[in-house]
Amino acid sequence: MKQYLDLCQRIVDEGVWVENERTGKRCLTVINADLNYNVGANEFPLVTTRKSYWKAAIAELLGYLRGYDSAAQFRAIGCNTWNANANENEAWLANPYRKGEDDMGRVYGVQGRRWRNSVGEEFDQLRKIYDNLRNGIDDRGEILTFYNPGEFHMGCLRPCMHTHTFSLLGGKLYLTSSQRSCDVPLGQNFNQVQVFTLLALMAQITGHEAGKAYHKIVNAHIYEDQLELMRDVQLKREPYPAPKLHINPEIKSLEDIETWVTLDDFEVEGYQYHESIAYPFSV
Ligand SMILES: Nc1nc(=O)c2c([nH]1)NC[C@@H]1CN(c3ccc(C(=O)N[C@@H](CCC(=O)O)C(=O)O)cc3)CN21
Ligand SMILES: O=c1ccn([C@H]2C[C@H](O)[C@@H](COP(=O)(O)O)O2)c(=O)[nH]1
Repeated sequence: MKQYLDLCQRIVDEGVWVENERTGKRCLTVINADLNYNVGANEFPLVTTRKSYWKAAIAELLGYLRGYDSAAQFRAIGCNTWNANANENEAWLANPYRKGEDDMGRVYGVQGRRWRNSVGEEFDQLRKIYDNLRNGIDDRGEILTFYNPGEFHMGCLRPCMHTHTFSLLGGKLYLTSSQRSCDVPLGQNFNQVQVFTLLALMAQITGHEAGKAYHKIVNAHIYEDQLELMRDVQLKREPYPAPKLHINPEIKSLEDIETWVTLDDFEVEGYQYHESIAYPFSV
């Protein structure tokens, strides 16, 4: 939690105003942030200085791992975060690749599970990583990337947290996650939950002990209409100790994640938090 608050404070103290054309808003911005989460010690990086909707963040991750491409699929598992980008983003509404209501196009999980090469063959990146890790193999390229510049025009948004690299070392599984753009008041709340949970889940289904997760962010920003709430409300609060995440031990394979896992299979123990803060969201 301290590293999250330090990042917020650093943006407030040292951030530079940048005009963002896509949203038409200014963002107070810093470049480069490194956050680490101790998954082995189960220090769940949940924001405690406001209520965090961690279940929606895990639902979003499950949708990515399943290769979902529709906001309706995300809603069905308890996540509303894609409604606006699928249905209210002007550029996407006018895009001929959009297949209709709720379609997100070839973003995130579609790339992770059905990446397409120049002759139309599909590649399941996650399945390859899972099979290797289960067999104790780290080929130094256990990379799950949602970043496909050739298909940006076929999706509603370029992926923000775009690449997850897994490593096996000394019997433990590690994760390095890379993010190009981060809405720190809203997105980061979700993203740090997702990085932690992705390593915990992958360790569990591949039969390894979890080590640490390293989260590398390039452009970290606060939108102008979020600044006052962050500076004058959230940053004035004292954080509580980190809670713990419990994952149903019956989840034992990638097929389990694909078929029956729900939010009921995740529980948080000891979550103490301050009152919620409704930050404005920019489409
Ligand atoms: N501007 C922007 N920021 C983001 O963080 C973001 C995007 N766009 N577009 C794509 C996804 C969608 N994400 C989102 C979208 C909405 C919330 C949000 O409204 N969170 C609220 C309530 C969550 C709930 O009730 O489930 C929050 O208080 O955290 C968070 C992340 C993250 N990403
Ligand atoms: O997982 C996510 C997804 C999105 N975001 C934020 C970061 C930016 O504020 C917007 C995306 O806008 P771009 O113009 O494509 O950078 O969404 C996030 O923080 N986390």
